[in-house]
Amino acid sequence: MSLIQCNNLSKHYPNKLALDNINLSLDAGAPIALVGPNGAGKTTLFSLLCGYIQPTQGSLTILGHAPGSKALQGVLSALPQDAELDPHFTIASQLQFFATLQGFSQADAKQEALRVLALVDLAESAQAKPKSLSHGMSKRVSIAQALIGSPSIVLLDEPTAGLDPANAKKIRQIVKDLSNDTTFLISSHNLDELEKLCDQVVYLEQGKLQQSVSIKASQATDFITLTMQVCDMDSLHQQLLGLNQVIEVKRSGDEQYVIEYQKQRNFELEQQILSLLAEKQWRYKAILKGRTLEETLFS
Ligand SMILES: Nc1ncnc2c1ncn2[C@@H]1O[C@H](COP(=O)(O)OP(=O)(O)OP(=O)(O)O)[C@@H](O)[C@H]1O
Repeated sequence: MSLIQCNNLSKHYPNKLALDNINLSLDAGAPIALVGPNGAGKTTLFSLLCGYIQPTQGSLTILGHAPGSKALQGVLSALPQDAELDPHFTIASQLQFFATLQGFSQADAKQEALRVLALVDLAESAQAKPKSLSHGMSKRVSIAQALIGSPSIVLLDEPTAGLDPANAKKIRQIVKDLSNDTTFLISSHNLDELEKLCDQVVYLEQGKLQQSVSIKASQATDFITLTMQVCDMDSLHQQLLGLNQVIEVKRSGDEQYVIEYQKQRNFELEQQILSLLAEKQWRYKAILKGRTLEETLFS
């Protein structure tokens, strides 16, 4: 059974068609990215999944249940973009309270609060009040809140927005560590980050589903992304096209080529490229196996 199934799903606000006839089926597993420009409908889709709002047309199910139904209590949780903590209570007591709302006894709720705080590496801040936490720590507490009850699906809306690189990395690590048991659906504008975390990308634009793609390479072909520093780009293009196994070479920007090639077990193509660059004395900045998410979505 699909984790999330949308059939002809539309959402009209009074003056806006925010989601337009979406058909989508997502399976449990590695984190899934939800991408799209501002106003594309990402938050609307999250709100529908949480059952905060109702579709105007079509249907949406999570593990076969309607969003917001009792069967999904403790199964799906969300970190909203603007999650805030109550300044008056300690972190542990707030998480404990949320656990009791999910049906935990007081004693179990206390344990659960400490368990989820440990997952986000904040066990030592259990008795702190929100104002003593940094922005990054507050975000981790909100993620801890979303992890109460070990849900199967966690929706993260811009989980690292506004965080410094070290805190953003910590959050990515939390998602990676928990991905065996929980499927994360992550909305973000940071394609580099999504590329590191996700296997599948859902791309929305103006309320329409433009693409739902796997970032993993296909069975038959693979990609190399070659970024150059000093070279004759036109001549390099021709030389690359002449190499064994190369199917297509696409120029991306001033200094980059994305090379599609017949998959192979050895490193023959990489060796040929490096020999070519050495022979011509062309300097490269980077050779990346695969292609970027930006290239996958927008090429
Ligand atoms: N409550 C509402 N009433 C009317 N229009 C709304 C409402 N909520 C969202 N919209 C509109 O619906 C469209 C989709 O909004 P949504 O917030 O889902 O986009 P988004 O992809 O999350 O954008 P962002 O990346 O900026 O967060 C936008 O044009 C927005 O202005």
